[in-house]
Amino acid sequence: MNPVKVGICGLGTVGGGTFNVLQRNAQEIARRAGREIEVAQIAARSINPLCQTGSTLITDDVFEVVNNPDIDIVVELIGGYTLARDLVLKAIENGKHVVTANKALIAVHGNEIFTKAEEKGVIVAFEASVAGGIPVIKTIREGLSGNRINWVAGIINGTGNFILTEMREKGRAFADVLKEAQALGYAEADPTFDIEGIDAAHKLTILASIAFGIPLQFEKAYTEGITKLTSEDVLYADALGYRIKHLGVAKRTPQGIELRVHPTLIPAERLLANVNGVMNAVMVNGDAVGSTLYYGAGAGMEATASAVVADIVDVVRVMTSDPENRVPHLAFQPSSLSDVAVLPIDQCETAYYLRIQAEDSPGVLAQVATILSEREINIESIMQKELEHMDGKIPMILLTHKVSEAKMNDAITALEALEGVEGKVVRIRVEQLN
Ligand SMILES: NC(=O)C1=CN([C@@H]2O[C@H](COP(=O)(O)OP(=O)(O)OC[C@H]3O[C@@H](n4cnc5c(N)ncnc54)[C@H](O)[C@@H]3O)[C@@H](O)[C@H]2O)C=CC1
Ligand SMILES: N[C@@H](CC=O)C(=O)O
Ligand code: NA
Repeated sequence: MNPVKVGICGLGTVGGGTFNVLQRNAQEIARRAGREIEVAQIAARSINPLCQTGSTLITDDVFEVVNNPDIDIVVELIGGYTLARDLVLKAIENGKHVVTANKALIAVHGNEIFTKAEEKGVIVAFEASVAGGIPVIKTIREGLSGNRINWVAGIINGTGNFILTEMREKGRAFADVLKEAQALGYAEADPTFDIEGIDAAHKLTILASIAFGIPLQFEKAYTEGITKLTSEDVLYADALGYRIKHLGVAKRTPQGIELRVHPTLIPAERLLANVNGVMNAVMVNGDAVGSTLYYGAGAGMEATASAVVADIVDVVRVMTSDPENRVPHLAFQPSSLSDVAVLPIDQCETAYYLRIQAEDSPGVLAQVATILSEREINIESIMQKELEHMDGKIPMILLTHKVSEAKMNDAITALEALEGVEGKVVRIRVEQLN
């Protein structure tokens, strides 16, 4: 049988890794796919120096690949929303299958792309778009298809986790670690996507869709990054027996679906709290299986290529099958997606860590306690402990029980208005993950 012809658009970190893995493991991959896979054409403006492209045909025009009648599968690895969308839609129109690592594209334009793909009977595979090399999309979509999924919570940005780990363990400066993450190829073209939580929100949007059977709704995700975290809070969290991780949480509640990305205190003994560096981990809780955890490299050249190549193999295995019998793009049959509401953040409920810079007098503590109890916010614990280098200014650290964000916002406004409270109250959400 003739080889399946693949055209790769983008030959940077992920494209370069994909090319190398396809060459190095060509025989193993062909034994698995049942056909040889040939990279017949590449479009790229720059080539990762670690990629050995040899004599493969290279152009800088992605549409040459997309319109090349010999190509069966287009692999989109250029990133971004605009050109990537145009080229993917054109590839679909031309009847080609698509593999992409582009979470921004899927989270924002996925509904349109999958509708077009279903009309044309082609596959758009996107395993590398969430948690890099961890096959978490396949796991939720296929391995957990017997479950009603209750929640998904994960560390899904490698750059952010790398930064938090290096800052906590080695005391390194934020900007310095970010530069290293960029040099290692982990960061997005615009690294504010990583540090402001946008990349994690793209990925969480995708996870929520395949977990709950809802359309992609990136615009409804609550997004908070790691740029406002201070070493003080990291140290207080440690002292309380917690770690701060940047988490994406998608949770089914009786009122609707919570979809939120933010720094989170997690009990230090949880496996997720011990996921460090560029590693990612996703916990999925299903009604039948209980809690499950998937761990691995969330970014990087070959780890991400592992997921891209697995998608190519999947496509090769099923490309001649009846489209009706394939695994649906968003796990649920397109006609069975549900319109259950995604909740605004003020209707979400979590426990909280609060750091209040208060005058050290019993009167202030009583006022703080009154403000919280008037809003039915129960205090789990209070700590007033001086850490090193704090010049005797000891904040009040509170852990609360679960409460709605709306009530907590109201309480924080009242706390900040107290005469004995200085400046802003720091609030970080807490998840027990059990
Ligand atoms: N770097 C990583 O670890 C991961 C990246 N991703 C996603 O993979 C995609 C690619 O990311 P990277 O490989 O890191 O990016 P990169 O910046 O290393 O590579 C991009 C490639 O696309 C080419 N390109 C960009 N615009 C082009 C244009 N207009 N015409 C022709 N070629 C063009 C560049 O020349 C380069 O070869 C993005 O969607 C990213 O979000 C997903 C998982 C992990
Ligand atoms: N920039 C992303 C790359 C993988 O998706 C990350 O750091 O996780
Ligand atoms: Na993945």
